Formats: sequence, structure tokens, C-alpha cells
Amino acid sequence: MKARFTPALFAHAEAVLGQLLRFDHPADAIVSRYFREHRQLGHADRAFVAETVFAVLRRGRSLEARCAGRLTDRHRLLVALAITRGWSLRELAPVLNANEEGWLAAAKSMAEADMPPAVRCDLPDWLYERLLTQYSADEIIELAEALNRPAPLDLRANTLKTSRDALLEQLAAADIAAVPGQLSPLSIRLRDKPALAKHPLFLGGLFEVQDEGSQLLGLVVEAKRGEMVVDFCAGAGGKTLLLGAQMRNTGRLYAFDVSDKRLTNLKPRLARSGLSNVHPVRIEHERDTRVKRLAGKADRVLVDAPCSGLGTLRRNPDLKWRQGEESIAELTAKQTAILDAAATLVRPGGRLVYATCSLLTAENEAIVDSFLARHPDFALLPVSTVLERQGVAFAGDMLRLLPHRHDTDGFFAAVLERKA
Ligand SMILES: C[S@@+](CC[C@H](N)C(=O)[O-])C[C@H]1O[C@@H](n2cnc3c(N)ncnc32)[C@H](O)[C@@H]1O
Repeated sequence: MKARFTPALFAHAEAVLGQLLRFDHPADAIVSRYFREHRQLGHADRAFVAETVFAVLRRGRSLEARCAGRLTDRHRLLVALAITRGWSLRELAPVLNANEEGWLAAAKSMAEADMPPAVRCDLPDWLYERLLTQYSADEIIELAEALNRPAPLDLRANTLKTSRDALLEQLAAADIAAVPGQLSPLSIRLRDKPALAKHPLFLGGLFEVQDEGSQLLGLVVEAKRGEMVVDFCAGAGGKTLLLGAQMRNTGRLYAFDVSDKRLTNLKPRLARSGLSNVHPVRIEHERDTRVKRLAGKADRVLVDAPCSGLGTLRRNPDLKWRQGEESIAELTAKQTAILDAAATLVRPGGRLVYATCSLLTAENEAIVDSFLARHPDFALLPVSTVLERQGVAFAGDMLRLLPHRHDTDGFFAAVLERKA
């Protein structure tokens, strides 16, 4: 159902945008809180508000250029509706003042090609400049366009309870249109975005929502039955659950994290998944004594490191405006420290996987290269070989997933082996 566009609905979008543009909290948290506080807003109204304010976050700089100095939340929203949704003056009539019509027509007619490249790509200058050291200007335009589109909804079949084919049949029976994913053998892509939180197939633990690219980060660990595996930065367990299923619910799987809240969010997911081999452990920091006790004992360690999250701009467009050179420098220091600490857990002959959802070489290849230079007892295993065993064709030594090339979020992974 389409929302009825009224001045009152527009005012809600304006109020939310005002909060978002302070950039003091993650955008999805601000939007969810606003909806909790305004329960009178129905499903269609919420969708309108969320999509419109997210359009302003995604296309922030080019919309601002079109605003031609009228930089109020109201004007940003009007331009967003006209440009990203293609709304006409007639459709905007319920809120448009007569003296804004000429201004909006001029905003619409502005050519994107005339804007400076970083503005056209809706990227902050520092990020555009960094990407320019990695990709051609033409490829950055493609990448930016892909990052500015909303992400599809992917599921991961829980192989402890079902198979991908069986789940596809169950989804079809429940009238949920779905196709197998292109990369991960566990992945299913939904055509639409149905609410799944109360669906019996979800409550029964047959699937989790997980981007197809994120599934590959878990698959390169190749966790096996009976092993001791550590998910060093487990968070709410997106990858822990995949690792546990790969281990067929045997062996020991430690889920470390410094965040109590995230580990608490892992618990209901564990209960649905049917896994009983997972041991969540809250650590103070990467040098915690609970970490040190496992020195040299783990068969496999996954470091899904805290990162800028710039690969997830399809879902979290505010991240590009909330970070800068300084936050990247802090993150790379943290990533180095965590990878060094995690490496001490790996037994000789064991595996260490370093992964991020960042697009930046500084958080990805540079961390791995510097680690290998300092740790001659580790060597890089080509990710192509590892993924081939999992039935995934992928060229290259390290895994780099990009929205415009692979239709996933941006991800990185390197597989390292400790020499026997
Ligand atoms: C990219 S997120 C992990 C996402 C998670 N693996 C998943 O698939 O859902 C990074 C995590 O690292 C955690 N973290 C930050 N500093 C850490 C540290 N020193 N040791 C362990 N975990 C840390 C954060 O709390 C966050 O949950």
C-alpha cells in the first residue's frame, strides 16, 4: 500500500532528518527510535519516511549541490523526492510553496556530469581521494552508484536443520519469492523484503538473514567437525552461526567479543539455530587472560575485525559522513592489535582468517601485508583454492567483494596458515 502524501507525513520525514543530520548516533537506531515513539505511523508511512530520509543520506552531496544554497531539511527532502523518486511538481503539491516551483525545476535540471567527481559520487573528499588510489574514476562512479542503491535481502540456509533446496521449496510454499544466490552455496536471495521476524521458518531456525558476501567470509574458515574454532570478534554471531553449522554442532566454538550487548543478541539466535557447541565469552580487550589461555590451541581463528563498515553503505549510508582520516587511523591500529593477539591462538598448521566489511586497502591488504612481514611463521593461502573446495569459483589470492561487481556488500578476507 502506498502512503498518502500529506504535510503531516512530510513533517515526520523532516523531524527524522533533523535528528539524522546531527550524525551523533547510527541512522538505523535513530529511525527505529522515532518509529517507537510515533506508533500512529502505519507500515506505508514508515516506509515513506525511512526511504526518503535514507535517500538524503545516500545522495547527500549531489542533492546539496542541487539545493543551490537552500540548505534546510525541508529543501533537501523536496529535492530528494524530485530526484531520487522522480516526483513531479503535481505530486509534491501538498507541501510545495508557489515560490519554490522555479527553484525545484532548476534543481531538477542541473546536470550531474557538471558536478565535481566526489560530489557526483556522493562521497566525502577524503574517501573519494582514497578510492582513487585503488580504482579508476569511471569505476568509482559505478561503485558509488551501486553503494547508493538499497541492498537486497539474502538468507543463509541453516544446514543443521535444512538444505538450501528444501528451504527454497518451503519459501515457495509460504508465497515468498526467492532464488538461489550466485556465490554462496548456502544463500537465497528474496525478490521482495517481507517482514520475517515472526515467520515460522525463521522462528524454527531454518535460516538467518545474512548478506551473501558475509557468508563467504565464514565459508573461507572451512571449520570442520570436532575442531576448536575461535570467532574472535563474534558480535551478534552472524558468522558464528555459520561456523557452528559447518562444524555440524561438534567440537568447541568460542565466540569472543568486547561487547556484552552484542553477545546478548547472539543468545536468541543460538537458541533458534539448534547449536550447542558455541561458548560466548565477553573479553575486556584482545589481550584478556581468557584469550591467552587458548594460546596455540585453536585449529581456526576468524578475525571479523571492527572496521569502517564502508562496504555496507547500501545499508548504512550515514557511515560515510560519520568518519574521516582520523577514525580510519584509529581503526587500523586496533585491527593490527587484534590480528596480532588472535594469531597467538592458532596452533602450528592451523588457520587464521582476517576479514572486514571495508573497501579501503588501509584496513584490508595493508593490515595483512604488514602482519605477514612481522610474522614469518604465517603464509597466505590463495582464497581461490579455499573457495573452490566450497564449490565457489573465485579468482585471486585475497577475497575482495564489491557491490558493483558482485552485487553483495563490500567485503574483504585473507586466509593465513601457520606453518607446521
Ligand atoms: C565487524 S563486527 C563483527 C560482526 C560479527 N562477526 C557478525 O558476523 O555478525 C566487529 C566486532 O568486533 C568487536 N570488537 C571490537 N574490539 C574488539 C576486541 N578488542 N576484541 C574482540 N572483539 C572486538 C565489536 O564489538 C564488534 O562486535
